[in-house]
Amino acid sequence: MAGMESEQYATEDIVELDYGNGTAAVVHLHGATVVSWKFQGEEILFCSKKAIFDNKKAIRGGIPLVFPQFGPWSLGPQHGFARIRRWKLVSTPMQDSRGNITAVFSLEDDKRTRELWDKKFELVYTVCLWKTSLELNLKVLNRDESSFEFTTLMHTYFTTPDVTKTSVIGLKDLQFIDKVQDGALMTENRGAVFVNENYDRVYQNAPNEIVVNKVGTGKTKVIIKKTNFPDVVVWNPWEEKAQGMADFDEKEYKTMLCVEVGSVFNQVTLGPGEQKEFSQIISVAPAE
Ligand SMILES: O=P(O)(O)OC[C@H]1O[C@H](O)[C@H](O)[C@@H](O)[C@@H]1O
Repeated sequence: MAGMESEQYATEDIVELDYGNGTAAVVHLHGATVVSWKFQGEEILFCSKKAIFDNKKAIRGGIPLVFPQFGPWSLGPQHGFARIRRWKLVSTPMQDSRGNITAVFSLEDDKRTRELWDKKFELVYTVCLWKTSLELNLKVLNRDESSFEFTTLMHTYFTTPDVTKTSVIGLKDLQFIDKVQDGALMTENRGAVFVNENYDRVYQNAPNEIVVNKVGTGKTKVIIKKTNFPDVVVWNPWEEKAQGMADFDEKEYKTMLCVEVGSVFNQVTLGPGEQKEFSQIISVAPAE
């Protein structure tokens, strides 16, 4: 399969969108996690060589989906349950006349989710691979008789040959919560954000276009266009936190950066029967 390198995935666990010419995406049904996106043979996403594919633990890399809670959760596991449930493939990859390939996945409440979070819901996740971009759309539907609240995020791990050369552009003048400094509220004054330390910041009300320069082989940038995701989290565990992570090699912090679009600072409320869509389109272009 064009997009696959790891022998770790079982064939029945993955869905591949193959555009041809080395452009392909691989989605793991555990969490509907996009684990690989190659553009003309160049891997854009990071997935740890120690990632565990046991259909239990969240996958360390790719694009895990966070729902219904970003961060620690009093009712259940960190970042909620969406990334650790098996999703249904509701529409197998289909190619349209322009060559774009779309697959659709869904997750509904069941006994296990209701034990943690007693709400009836449906998530519909549409993954569309274009020639130079990956379009991800998450629809949240409230199937309950009462309103519910949630936070959600696409936890994208980008790969890079050298994280100290990678930068995030578009965050200047934004307020952020520094989770490494007990949630201190600060303002970003850099036009290009470089990461050289244990870094965990939640930027609020970011513009709808963010650039991550020097990802993949380092000769590529990605342009992220987001809709209904006001916030952007930038995360790298760096050496000290990496050492405490069993599913992450202690040197891998040098070769990844998470730039995560989300709606996390404020809860989203959906009334009975209501729905809301959240999306990001990640496009590749030559680095700046
Ligand atoms: O280890 P995980 O549960 O996958 O979380 C990984 C990271 O996710 C986000 O980026 C959070 O802001 C971090 O605080 C957290 O450490």
